Amino acid sequence: MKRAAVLGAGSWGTAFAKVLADAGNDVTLWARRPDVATAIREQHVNPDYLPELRLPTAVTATVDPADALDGADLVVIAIPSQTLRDNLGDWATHFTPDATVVSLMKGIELGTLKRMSELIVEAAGVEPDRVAVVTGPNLAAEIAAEQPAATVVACTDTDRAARVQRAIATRYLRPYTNDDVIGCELGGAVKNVIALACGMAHGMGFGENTKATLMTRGLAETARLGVALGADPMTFAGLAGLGDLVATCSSPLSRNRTFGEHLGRGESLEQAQAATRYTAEGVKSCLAIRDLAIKYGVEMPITEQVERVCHEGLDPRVAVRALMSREPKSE
Ligand SMILES: NC(=O)c1ccc[n+]([C@@H]2O[C@H](COP(=O)([O-])OP(=O)(O)OC[C@H]3O[C@@H](n4cnc5c(N)ncnc54)[C@H](O)[C@@H]3O)[C@@H](O)[C@H]2O)c1
Ligand SMILES: O=P(O)(O)OC[C@H](O)CO
Repeated sequence: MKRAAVLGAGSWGTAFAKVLADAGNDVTLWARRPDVATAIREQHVNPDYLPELRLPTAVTATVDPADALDGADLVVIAIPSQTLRDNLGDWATHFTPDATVVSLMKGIELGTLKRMSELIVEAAGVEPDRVAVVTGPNLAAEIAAEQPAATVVACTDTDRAARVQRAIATRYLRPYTNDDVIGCELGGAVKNVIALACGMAHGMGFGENTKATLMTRGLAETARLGVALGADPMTFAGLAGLGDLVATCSSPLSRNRTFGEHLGRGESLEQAQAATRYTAEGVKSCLAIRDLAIKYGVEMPITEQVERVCHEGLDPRVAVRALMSREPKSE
């Protein structure tokens, strides 16, 4: 049995704590708010996120990161990507030597354009081969309901990846390993941007042809960026690429797709933010991904248009016209 700390008691942190407990680990969730920590500890529910989920008794909670991290061999982080750097300073001093630090986050840091695993290495001083990424078609509510799914554990240290794989395997979650951390993280971050585009398409009343086109061409631009950054192109055909893209772009449970729907119906960024409560990572990450594309000289036309709709007030219908009138190309 392992001791796991899950830092972040939102939708995915809470569902993942259940996965870890069901896989046989002792789990301490770190929550920001005392009332959430108390409810998890005493009633085994998180009233703010996935309130219908009854957590196993092997899950406890605290607001003190030192308590959560005490003796943890697995440190799992599930907070919004843009808040990671600020939190790592507080947390890193409590990391157990040789603990594996697992990122569940799917975003790119604004300004530095770093992936979350890079940020953990840089800001927490953790060696790169101690950082793993868990990513795949894993909508939190479906995992919490024990609907069967697979996921990927990406780590440059293949033995460590296999240890994390064993530590999170349950009857409803089947983890695969992969040593392509760059590709797995990019797949997770960029699919959120493509899900925003699919949501916009849905909000504008377009059907499956439009969404399939966005998913397919979205995957093409994701793979182009990935290859420029050193990823294995095959990763994008796997769970962290195609798998997560399809789940997120197709599901009304996706916060990114839902956010896009609001924009597609003609709402402003502020109206969409007011109507949605949970983290939609693509809204901020589209800026960083657009900047990465510019930096590496990669064409990412869908990402470019999503950024314009989200941050420059472009009408999504004008974005569609821009995409459809690009110069003809071969596939
Ligand atoms: N929800 C999913 O289905 C899912 C699945 C896979 C990956 N992810 C990824 O997991 C990460 C977390 O997403 P989530 O779904 O749990 O989000 P969420 O919106 O459900 O919860 C966010 C959590 O982070 C906390 N938080 C917010 N601001 C913070 C700050 N400044 N410092 C510390 N904590 C803060 C909130 O209190 C909350 O507990 C994201 O990167 C997301 O892309 C989510
Ligand atoms: O709800 P979303 O849009 O953040 O997507 C959730 C997960 O990343 C799906 O794998």
